[in-house]
Amino acid sequence: MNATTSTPATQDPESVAGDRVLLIDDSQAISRLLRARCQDLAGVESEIAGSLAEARALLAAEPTRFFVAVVDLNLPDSCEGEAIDLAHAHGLPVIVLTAHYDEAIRERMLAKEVVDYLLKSSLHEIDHVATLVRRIHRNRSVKVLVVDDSRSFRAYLVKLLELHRLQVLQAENGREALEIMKTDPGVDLVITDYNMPEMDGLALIGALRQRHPRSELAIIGLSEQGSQALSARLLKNGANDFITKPFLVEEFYCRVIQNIEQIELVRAIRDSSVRDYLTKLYNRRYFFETGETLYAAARRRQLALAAVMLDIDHFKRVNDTHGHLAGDRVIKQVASILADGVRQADLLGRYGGEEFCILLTGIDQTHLAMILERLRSAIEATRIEHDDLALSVTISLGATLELTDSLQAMIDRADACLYRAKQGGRNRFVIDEAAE
Ligand SMILES: Nc1nc2c(ncn2[C@@H]2O[C@H](COP(=O)(O)OP(=O)(O)OP(=O)(O)O)[C@@H](O)[C@H]2O)c(=O)[nH]1
Repeated sequence: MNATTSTPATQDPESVAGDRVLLIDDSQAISRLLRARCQDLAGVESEIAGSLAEARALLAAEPTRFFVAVVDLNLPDSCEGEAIDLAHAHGLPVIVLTAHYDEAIRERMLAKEVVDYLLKSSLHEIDHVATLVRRIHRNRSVKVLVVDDSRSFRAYLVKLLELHRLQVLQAENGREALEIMKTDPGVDLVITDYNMPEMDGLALIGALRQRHPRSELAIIGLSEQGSQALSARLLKNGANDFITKPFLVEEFYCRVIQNIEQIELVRAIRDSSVRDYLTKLYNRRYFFETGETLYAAARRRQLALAAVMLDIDHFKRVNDTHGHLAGDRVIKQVASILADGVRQADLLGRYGGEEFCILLTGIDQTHLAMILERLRSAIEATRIEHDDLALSVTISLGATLELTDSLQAMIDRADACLYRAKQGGRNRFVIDEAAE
């Protein structure tokens, strides 16, 4: 089985860690526009080289700084695409900008294995580049499983996908693919051939759909030309899309990207219904829905469960003194420290305003006190940058380990402790006396 993630042969693994775009273009106007659009649409910073020589110098100075290059085909000191070779030599995927386009350029660009080539003719195309940059940036955390019994064709698909910096897993047939899916639940897209020994693509898609709905896992079926009914059978069996071999590379990429983006869109919609917009923590509704399950399990099996309520001290003053934007910044930073300070298994939510709630499972009083103190001191020690200011805040916390009549009753008890912490002078925690 080839259940390992492959790494592109030409790629220096260090370069994958880069977080900037290298823009190589002699037109300052285009570069500046691109830099702004990459910032707006992809949220990434760029550095500009106006020539091949400048690009060489930038890459020599900081070879691991970048994750993608956007290259003008015609530069003052190069018109044969040497900048593409330079970027490739540093392990960077390349998006090419050309002033004009014809079949010969297309052939050259495909031979050079660039991510895409685009005309720098309009704002629309510039935005297309920025969207591609965002895609490449995100692809580093997208997993694709390629299933094909032909070693050479599999290698070809892997190469195409890795050019876009996707993480790729491989399987020789449907049975192997199912094994991989069991051990690696993070796969976002499966690309499967139809004709394979042991378990063909049709059977694989049927089996995958038992566990993975269309909204969570995209599947693209592949097959040779010939059987028109096959595409319909694969789609009816649960594939999201179908590609006939041989295919145009551009079509392959379009379909792969569309399918990945559909999955991401569904995830984003689902996330927005359970997460708070400002902090990205779970919202109150989700906290209670999931919290009820944790509470019921704790009662049934007599497991320890702690409910914590916490609140930023004198937060109104932050808003009144520095404005609501500064207040929002503080809330976000506190949320981020809380998220770093609890385990994956714990449930953390924004209760409302500047109040947060946590459910911690399998915890005793000593550890609860340690965690509350750790959160309190981490927030007290943090300086929150806003404009030219370094703001600091404290929090007060209340908690209970008493499995009372309901989750809401536990939260109310924790809230009563929070009130006592406020009364006691703030910047402290109080644990329910009944548990002491
Ligand atoms: N910036 C910002 N402010 C918020 C948000 N939600 C609630 N607030 C503000 O948070 C403040 C909470 O103030 P209070 O409830 O008086 O509490 P406090 O000033 O933190 O005082 P203590 O809790 O007693 O320490 C109010 O001014 C709300 O307008 C938000 O999402 N962003």
